[in-house]
Amino acid sequence: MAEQPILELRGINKSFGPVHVLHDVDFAVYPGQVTALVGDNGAGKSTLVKCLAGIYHIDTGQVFFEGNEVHITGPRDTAALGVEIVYQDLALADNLDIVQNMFLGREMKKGAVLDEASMERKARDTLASLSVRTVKSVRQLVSSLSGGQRQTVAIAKSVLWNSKVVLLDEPTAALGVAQTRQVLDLVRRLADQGLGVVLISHNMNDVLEVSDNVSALYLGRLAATVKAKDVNRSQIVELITSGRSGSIGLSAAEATSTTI
Ligand SMILES: Nc1ncnc2c1ncn2[C@@H]1O[C@H](COP(=O)(O)OP(=O)(O)OP(=O)(O)O)[C@@H](O)[C@H]1O
Repeated sequence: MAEQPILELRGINKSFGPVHVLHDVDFAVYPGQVTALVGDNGAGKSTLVKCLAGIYHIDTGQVFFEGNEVHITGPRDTAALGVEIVYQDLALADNLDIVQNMFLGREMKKGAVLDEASMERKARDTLASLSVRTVKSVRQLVSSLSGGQRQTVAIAKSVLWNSKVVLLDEPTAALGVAQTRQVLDLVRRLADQGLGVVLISHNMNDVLEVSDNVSALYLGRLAATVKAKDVNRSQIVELITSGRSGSIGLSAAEATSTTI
C-alpha cells in the first residue's frame, strides 16, 4: 500500500503481572479507511485499545502518529493527537441533552458564561456534516434517544474536535437492523471524510460491509492483516479461531506484509 498509516503501532507488548497479554502486535490505521480489529473474547482487542488510549502503559513497542514516534503517557496525550475512542458503554449522560453531552468537559464559553448558541450551532453542524438526520432536536435529552441515535451522538461527539482517528468499540452491539444500518453508514462516512477509523466488532457481516482492512488478533498475537475485499466471512472466522489464514492462501506473516 502506497499510503502511509496515520497511526501505527509496532511490536506492542503488554503484560499484567505474569500474564503476557499482547505479544509483538503491529497494527496500522490509514486515513480514509476503516480498519476492523477482530478477535475472539480475550484475544487482546480491549487491551490494545486501552494501551493506545493511555489507560494502560505499554511495556515495549512503538507508536507512530503521522510518521513521528509519539509517547502516550495518559488519555490526554491520545486526545491531543486527535485520536478519539468511543467505548461500547457510550458514557453519555442520560439527564443531559445532546449539546450538553457533546460538549461535556469541553464547554465553549463567552467570558465566564457558557456559549450555548455556539455550542448548539456546532453540534447541529457536526451532525449535519455526518448526514445524521434521525435526531429531531439537539436539545433533546439523551434519555429520549434510541440506541442507534445514542451511538450516533457518541460518534458525532468524537469528531467534534477535528479528530483524525476514531476507534469504535462494538458500535452496533445491541442495535436492531435499521439502527445498525444507520451506524454502519455513519462509520463509512467518517472514513470517506478522511478520518482513520478503527472498528472493533464481533459481527463479521458488519466488518465485511464497511471495512477496507481487517486485523485479526489471536491469543494476543496479530494473526494477520488482510484486505477485506480479499476475504470472506469464513476466512476471517478461521483467522479468529485458529490464528491461521491457510484458506486465504497466505501464511499469516505473508498476509500481513503483502496485502496492506
Ligand atoms: N487488568 C488485567 N489483568 C490481568 N489480565 C487481564 C487484564 N485485562 C485483560 N486481561 C487479560 O488479557 C486478555 C485479553 O483481554 P481483552 O479484554 O483485551 O480481550 P478482548 O479481545 O477485548 O476480549 P472481548 O472481546 O471479550 O472484549 C484476557 O485473557 C484477559 O483475561
